[in-house]
Amino acid sequence: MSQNEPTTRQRHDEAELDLLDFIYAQPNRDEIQGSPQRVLDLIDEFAKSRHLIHVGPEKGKVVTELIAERKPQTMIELGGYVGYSAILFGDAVRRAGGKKYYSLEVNPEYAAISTLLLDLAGLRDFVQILVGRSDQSLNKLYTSGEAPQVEIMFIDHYKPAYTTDLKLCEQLGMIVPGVSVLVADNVLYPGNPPYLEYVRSTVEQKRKAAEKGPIQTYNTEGIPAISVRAFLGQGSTPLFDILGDPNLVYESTLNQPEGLRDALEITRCVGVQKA
Ligand SMILES: C[S@@+](CC[C@H](N)C(=O)[O-])C[C@H]1O[C@@H](n2cnc3c(N)ncnc32)[C@H](O)[C@@H]1O
Repeated sequence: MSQNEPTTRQRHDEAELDLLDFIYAQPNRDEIQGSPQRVLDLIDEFAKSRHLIHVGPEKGKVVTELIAERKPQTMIELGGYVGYSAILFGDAVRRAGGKKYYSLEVNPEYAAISTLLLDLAGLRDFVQILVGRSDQSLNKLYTSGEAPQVEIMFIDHYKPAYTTDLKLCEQLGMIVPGVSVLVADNVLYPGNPPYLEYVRSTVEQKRKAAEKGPIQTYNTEGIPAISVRAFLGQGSTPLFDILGDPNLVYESTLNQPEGLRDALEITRCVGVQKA
């Protein structure tokens, strides 16, 4: 039996549960307890032989540098998966003097794995996992007063929901000039043309598009079919009427770490253009 195979179950089909077995079977668990880096290293080691969909160290470094520069009090991620980004970025926010990291995850099984890995990393109290759809959780974070503003938001979930969830934050008033920075993963691979087009468009272009009225469906144009089918599934729709705020001005740049086919899109809200 190889080191990465399950030890306590007969299932062989789910890499995420095997990851949990692999990490909790480590003989030196006492040394790993409380060390975010050791947990991250084990996830990266496991991912050399099994397919995981975590952000990884190269793109992760870009985000931790941004966290060190901006020093957010809170950070939100859309798509928590097994907790890799929550451990990496939650630890960075805590070290930068922040108060809370919100990890939004629709799949309760992934959230359970993430909880156990965050516990091992010593971040269980700092990272709050919200289980449910991101649009519902974002609305809850805003209306409860827990996160009235987006400081840094890492977007890494259902590809067609990147744009609608950003627009939901805009219409709630969570996107604030000089404060809010959005970091979107997988914009080149698998790719997210509607999101890139939106954050790179001018206020005039956005106002024109907004004349058509609220959006009730996801724009999937140019997003690979496999991403459209994943997670929420084909035919799903946003829970809210999506209006956005076309008057917000963004500066948006692609950040592609050397040797990677994928990249992050980093978008800063820099102003509001009055009519
Ligand atoms: C690419 S993975 C996230 C990887 C994670 N950020 C990391 O780097 O470790 C995408 C995750 O988003 C979750 N997801 C997809 N659509 C979602 C939605 N609408 N709301 C919340 N979570 C969602 C999936 O269940 C999956 O766990």
